[in-house]
Amino acid sequence: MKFKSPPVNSLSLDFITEFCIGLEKLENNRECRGVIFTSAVPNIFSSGLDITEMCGKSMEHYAEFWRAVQEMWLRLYGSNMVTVAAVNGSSPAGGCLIALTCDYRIMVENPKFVIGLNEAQLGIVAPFWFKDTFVNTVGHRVAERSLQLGSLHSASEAHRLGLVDELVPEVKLQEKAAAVMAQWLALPDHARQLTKSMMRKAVLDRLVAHREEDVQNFVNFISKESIQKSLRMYMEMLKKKKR
Ligand SMILES: CCCC/C=C\CC(=O)SCCNC(=O)CCNC(=O)[C@H](O)C(C)(C)COP(=O)(O)OP(=O)(O)OC[C@H]1O[C@@H](n2cnc3c(N)ncnc32)[C@H](O)[C@@H]1OP(=O)(O)O
Repeated sequence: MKFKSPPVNSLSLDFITEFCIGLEKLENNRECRGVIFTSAVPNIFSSGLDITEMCGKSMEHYAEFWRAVQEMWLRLYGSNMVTVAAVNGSSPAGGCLIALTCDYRIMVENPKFVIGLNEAQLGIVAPFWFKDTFVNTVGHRVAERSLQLGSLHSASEAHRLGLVDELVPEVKLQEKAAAVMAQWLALPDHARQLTKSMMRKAVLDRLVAHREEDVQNFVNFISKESIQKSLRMYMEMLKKKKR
């Protein structure tokens, strides 16, 4: 699945809806046993949640948007397919979450590309299921430090921390992703799927059990004037950076 929503593959409601529909189609296709996620936008895997969906909108819109974000994560983290992220660009916040939610992450070894859960830098807080996914990948200590600081890690640092599994030159990315996929698909599906479910079930169940509470938390948090102000300032900063 190639993300193609220029300029930065931000995860808008439309993007997330299409992502979920595409994933469901693949999940229901018995011929399809694995998916590689990558980007068709140069230098960007995904810039994370579309900030404009969380700024200046109604409470109803925030709730609808957050349910879609939850749905995307539930489907991807709970997927029966082998999922490989071929990260060919920067991947902050929600973009990093997509990579973390896959079974395996390969990143292009470009020192300009960054990845991480930088929510704290925007004055917002990653919800417990982002945190759980991160902890399950890199361990508690690395996740705690990285989340509190809202760190964006270079590709080589992300590799050192275990946030990504492998680094490759850009030209080798697709070949490597295909080789990893072949390795994972060589196992019997039922054994791999049951093992995956055993490893991820507690974290998935936790969100399912608290889904509406999590929506309400998000809506209450994001609609606070102080948070809206932080997001507006962040968007301004992004725009100024260009001038
Ligand atoms: C309780 C809440 C929990 C929420 C959980 C998760 C939150 C998130 O995912 S929030 C999103 C966090 N994302 C970021 O912090 C990334 C911000 N973007 C960047 O750092 C850079 O844009 C990036 C490195 C991705 C790419 O840099 P450039 O190639 O130099 O592009 P520009 O910065 O010029 O951006 C082009 C254009 O896109 C707009 N943009 C960028 N990111 C987003 C985004 N996430 N949402 C909406 N819009 C975004 C940027 O403002 C530019 O717009 P224009 O100026 O109008 O062209």
